[in-house]
Amino acid sequence: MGSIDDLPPLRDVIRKHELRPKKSLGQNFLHDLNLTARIARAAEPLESVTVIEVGPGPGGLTRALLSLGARRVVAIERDERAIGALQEISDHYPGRLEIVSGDALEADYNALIGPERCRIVANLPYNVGTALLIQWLTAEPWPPFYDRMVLMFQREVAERIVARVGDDAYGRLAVLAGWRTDAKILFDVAPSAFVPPPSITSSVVRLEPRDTPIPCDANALQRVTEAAFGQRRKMLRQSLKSLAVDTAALLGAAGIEPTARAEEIDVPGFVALAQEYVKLKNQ
Ligand SMILES: C[S@@+](CC[C@H](N)C(=O)[O-])C[C@H]1O[C@@H](n2cnc3c(N)ncnc32)[C@H](O)[C@@H]1O
Repeated sequence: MGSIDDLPPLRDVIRKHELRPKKSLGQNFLHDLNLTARIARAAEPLESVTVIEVGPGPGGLTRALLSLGARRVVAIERDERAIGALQEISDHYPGRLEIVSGDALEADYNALIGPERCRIVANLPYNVGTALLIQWLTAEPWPPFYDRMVLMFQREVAERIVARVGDDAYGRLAVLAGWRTDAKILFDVAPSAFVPPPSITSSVVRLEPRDTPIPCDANALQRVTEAAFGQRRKMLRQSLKSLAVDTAALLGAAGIEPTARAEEIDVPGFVALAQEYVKLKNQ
């Protein structure tokens, strides 16, 4: 295990604070500070940056972010057992770590960071990772409260985020991510890096918000992609019926063949469908 600061090794921190991993909180802890530093480096430069970290747990990634110079880390953790460990890190880096005890799904990010944009860096709990990402991708106003996200997901989820039309993993998540961000898988992390080891490989993904995505209502895009990919093997003239608008008019106005299937429609195609859906709904 490498050391990036003179705080105790993570294994000792976990033992001292009795942080026995809980499945219900998606807890798979990283023990190797060299690895947490590699994740943090993907968010560099950090010097003048406020980082939001979701789920710091015993603080391996938190320590890496602080040792690499993040001006301020706001760490949101749901497990109260971790607060003592985080407090020790805060004492080591006075004034730079703000610990928020609570649920990241309920957090008011704008209020937490103030007027400046932040960077989101996290080894996300697998049970709420996708929900958090969708929240951040559909944030308003846009450009959003963050300037970059560096996030760890299960490999299968990472593939769904970066997929392009024609890929097996292409679906709702890829459309939302592709609409508003440029997303890339940076590297994989083997199950053996975690305690307890998950059954599958994880991947670190970088998402950079586009300054000017094609204008579109995020809720409408979610509705349209949900309907289309909910029945992905059906033709759109059938799968979009659940939207309760005139499907032929919708597809015609968006310039999409009624016999096409969701997996054949690229991101601009879905944006066009969402724009026309809003118009038809408001008629
Ligand atoms: C995969 S672990 C990562 C822990 C640590 N960052 C690491 O890399 O070792 C996920 C963390 O998210 C926390 N967590 C789970 N659900 C959460 C939620 N809704 N809001 C905030 N934190 C949450 C868990 O308690 C756990 O500490």
